[in-house]
Amino acid sequence: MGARLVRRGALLATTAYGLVTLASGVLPIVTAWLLKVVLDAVGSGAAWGTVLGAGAGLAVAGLGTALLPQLGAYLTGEIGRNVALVADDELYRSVGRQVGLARLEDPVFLDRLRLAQDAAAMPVQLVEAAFGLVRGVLLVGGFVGSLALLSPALTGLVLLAAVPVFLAELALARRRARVQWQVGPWERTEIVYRGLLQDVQAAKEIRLFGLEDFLRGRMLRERRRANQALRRVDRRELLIQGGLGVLAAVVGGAGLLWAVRAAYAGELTVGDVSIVIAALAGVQTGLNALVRAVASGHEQLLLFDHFAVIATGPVDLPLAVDPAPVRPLRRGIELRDVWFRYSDELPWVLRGVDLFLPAGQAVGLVGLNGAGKSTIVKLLCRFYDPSRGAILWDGVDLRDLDVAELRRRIGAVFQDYMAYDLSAAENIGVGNLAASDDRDRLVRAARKAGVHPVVEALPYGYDTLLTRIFFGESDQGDLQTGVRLSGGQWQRIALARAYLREEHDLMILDEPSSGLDPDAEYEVHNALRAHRSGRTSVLVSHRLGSIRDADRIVVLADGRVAEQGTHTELLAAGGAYAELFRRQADGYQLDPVPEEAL
Ligand SMILES: Nc1ncnc2c1ncn2[C@@H]1O[C@H](COP(=O)(O)OP(=O)(O)OP(=O)(O)O)[C@@H](O)[C@H]1O
Repeated sequence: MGARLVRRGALLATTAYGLVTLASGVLPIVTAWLLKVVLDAVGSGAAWGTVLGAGAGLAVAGLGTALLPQLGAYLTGEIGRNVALVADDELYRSVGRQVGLARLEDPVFLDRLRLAQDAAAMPVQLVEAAFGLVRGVLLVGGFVGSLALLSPALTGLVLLAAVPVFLAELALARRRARVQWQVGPWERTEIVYRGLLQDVQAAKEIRLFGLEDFLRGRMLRERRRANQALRRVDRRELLIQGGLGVLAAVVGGAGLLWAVRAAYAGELTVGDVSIVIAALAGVQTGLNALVRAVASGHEQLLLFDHFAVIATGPVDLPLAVDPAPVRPLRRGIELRDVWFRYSDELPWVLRGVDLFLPAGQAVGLVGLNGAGKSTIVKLLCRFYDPSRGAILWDGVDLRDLDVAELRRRIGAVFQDYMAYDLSAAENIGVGNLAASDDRDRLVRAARKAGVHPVVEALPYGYDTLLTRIFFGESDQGDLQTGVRLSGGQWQRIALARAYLREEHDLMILDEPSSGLDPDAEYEVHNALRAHRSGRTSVLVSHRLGSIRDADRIVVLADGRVAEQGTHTELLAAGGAYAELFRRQADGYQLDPVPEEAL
């Protein structure tokens, strides 16, 4: 998989890096031999031409030694940038492939996703490790060969000393990968606290309740926990690598003493001594590079596993092999004995809901906080599948339909609708990307939602950015841009977004008027009524007045449908709805104005 990313992202740069690596693996050996030739030529009084030739070769090799690392650094940067782009593309494609919401609520998935993001930058390290391996083999091979010519015993000693180094580095790499997984949740929690400390929305409560020290303390606590684990592995590394360094120094020192003694006894020339010194250093460096490359490659592969699991993992909800086309809604949507809980260890939210949403009618969903209204809305959009039972679109199970097609037929304003850091036009346009460039349609949707006058009056009208987090491309530094809307204005933008899907079959409005002032609510409701006439809609609201004219009102309690009927029928029945309605009506009754005040 890593190789595929490299091939897709940076084939040319990787090939060039391969050549640079080969050259930098061979160059030290060539340099050492040229040096020996120069020294021996000078020592034996050879012809000036020979000395000059070898000297010039040495100078050229020096030039290569100076330039190749810079070129290698540039190329690894280039590989890193390009491959990270491709890897991010693959990673977020696979996150986007998830059908429902459950994965993004699963801490294990989120931990893995974080490591996968880190791993997305890793193929470059894998390339470095792979070529580091090649360079190491070249260096070690060349210098071991050179050393073996002079002393086979010394060569054996050097190679033997490499075995513990190799094993220790592999064990360290495995431990490092384990620790990264272990600190993942702490680092994610730290990011949450860090985000809160930077979030303007959170800042109101943080300032008012004086939560800065509390949240900063929590953030640092998580950092310290992670640091402690990382420090432990660093210390172990220091200890082990320190020991290995001593071992290398002892072997190198012994080799050097042997060479000096042999030269003194006339068994080696000065050039030979220079090559022993270069070979000892070269073999050590080469072996280190080799071992590090293997260990780091091993560690990267362990971490890269997280990337592979996310990029190639299954989607969260089963997809029909041969999905049925989603036809315009004719009869209606049926919830048949729907049971649902968010996960096996959580309590049931829905316990056998039987409900019919007739095509062309408006159904109001009512119930106390936590009754499961929004859960039903999410099930209708197939963000989750029922744990038991089924939801049928004109008799066809939602699980057998093409999910993207199903969603194209649904318009919705969720309770927790989004305020995107985009322009006003884009904030409406995301409701239907196919219509996002059609300004007339955007204006029509905005008018219906009662937000057109507000948007029109913004400094750049529909092109005004509704964020102050960044500037747009055309208005760099212009402080007039980046307007903030009020909660109710945002809600109307979200409504306009839903209206942009003019051809939808099902309109879901989960608390669409909770932030609206009475005038706006009146206006929006009139528009809504006109809009939904003849369309299938589900309205969730605690303001019973706003759903009293729905064709049918469904009261949810204890995870089941407690009662249903028209407003008049439910009032006459004198049940939970009648009680709720009476209490709300009482709440809105104003005290009579005292006569003397008139
Ligand atoms: N993503 C989730 N994971 C786990 N539990 C959840 C999740 N969303 C909702 N719940 C739980 O499911 C129950 C029903 O929640 P739901 O949001 O459907 O209620 P609601 O009727 O829309 O409430 P409200 O009137 O407060 O909006 C609640 O007990 C809630 O804690």
